[in-house]
Amino acid sequence: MKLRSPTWVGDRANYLARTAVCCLIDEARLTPKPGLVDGRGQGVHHDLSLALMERSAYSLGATFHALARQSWQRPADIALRETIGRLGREGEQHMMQATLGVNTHRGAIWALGLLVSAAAMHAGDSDSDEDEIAQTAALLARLPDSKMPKVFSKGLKACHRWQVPGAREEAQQGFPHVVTQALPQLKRSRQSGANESQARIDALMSIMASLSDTCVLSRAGMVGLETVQNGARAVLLAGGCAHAAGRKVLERLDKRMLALNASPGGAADLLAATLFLDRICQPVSR
Ligand SMILES: CC(C)(COP(=O)(O)OP(=O)(O)OC[C@H]1O[C@@H](n2cnc3c(N)ncnc32)[C@H](O)[C@@H]1O)[C@@H](O)C(=O)NCCC(=O)NCCS
Ligand SMILES: Nc1ncnc2c1ncn2[C@@H]1O[C@H](COP(=O)(O)OP(=O)(O)OP(=O)(O)O)[C@@H](O)[C@H]1O
Repeated sequence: MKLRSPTWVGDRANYLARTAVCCLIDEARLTPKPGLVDGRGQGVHHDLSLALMERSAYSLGATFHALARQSWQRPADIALRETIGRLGREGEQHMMQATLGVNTHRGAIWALGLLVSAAAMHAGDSDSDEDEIAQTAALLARLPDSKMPKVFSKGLKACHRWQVPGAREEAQQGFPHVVTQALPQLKRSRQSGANESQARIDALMSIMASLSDTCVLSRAGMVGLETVQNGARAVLLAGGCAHAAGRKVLERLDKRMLALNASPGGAADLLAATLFLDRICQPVSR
């Protein structure tokens, strides 16, 4: 473990927090995303807007910063799990104050919060890659947090009703949709000539193609989820967003999802997590 000066640690915590906020903003602005808030409008979310998503993202900078500072080179134990649980819940309150009570980023605070902590736990070790950071985040997610309020959330209801994994399980398994689907797709699309926005939409499709997104299930049931998964697969099979055929399939999926009130909020959170790992694991940022 390397010893670092307090200034270096502070700078690194700032960098991780700024990057997490940036990735939330990049995700929100990325266009066209079916069902979601993007540069065109609200998607199916009548209580959200791009300006609100951006305000919410900026309100989370202090939370991500505190998560990074508190997790710096610490092991994954109950004490750290309870600290980050408290910081995450405080972050949800900041978000709710910034948005006057609208849930803009609950799932994103969970995924990015765990990854910011995990990156800080590894911060002295410049060799850690995306998978190692995701596995460390999973260690944290698997630890019990005795202070967790007993609420039967919409996500939990969907998991019980349809017997599928949700946001908790995705983190506990080491973010498989990020590590084995979205990051490889992002890199493949970039290499095959897609521009950055197209590559990011392709990465979103690769998550939507198999995620049991409780946001979609709560709003549009199993028919909605099957439509989303099949549609996302069809976009990629048609060559992805760099190709006219892929864009056409995406346009049709967008219309179908609006009609079904289906929004892939969980996939959007995991795209922000993908962009975060992609960015912090670039050699230049080490
Ligand atoms: C685990 C969380 C997300 C609650 O999940 P739950 O499924 O019960 O609830 P809820 O419906 O409120 O939110 C789920 C959100 O996760 C996202 N999501 C949905 N499905 C999935 C999925 N399959 N995979 C990943 N994310 C998903 C969506 O954005 C959705 O809105 C979280 O709010 C939580 O419990 N936080 C506690 C604070 C904490 O411990 N934080 C530590 C890290 S900061
Ligand atoms: N660009 C985006 N547009 C919409 N939602 C997003 C976007 N990015 C991420 N999300 C995620 O989607 C979730 C919002 O979904 P949803 O509106 O279904 O939540 P809810 O508050 O549980 O439901 P409802 O609005 O029906 O009360 C947030 O937790 C957020 O993390």
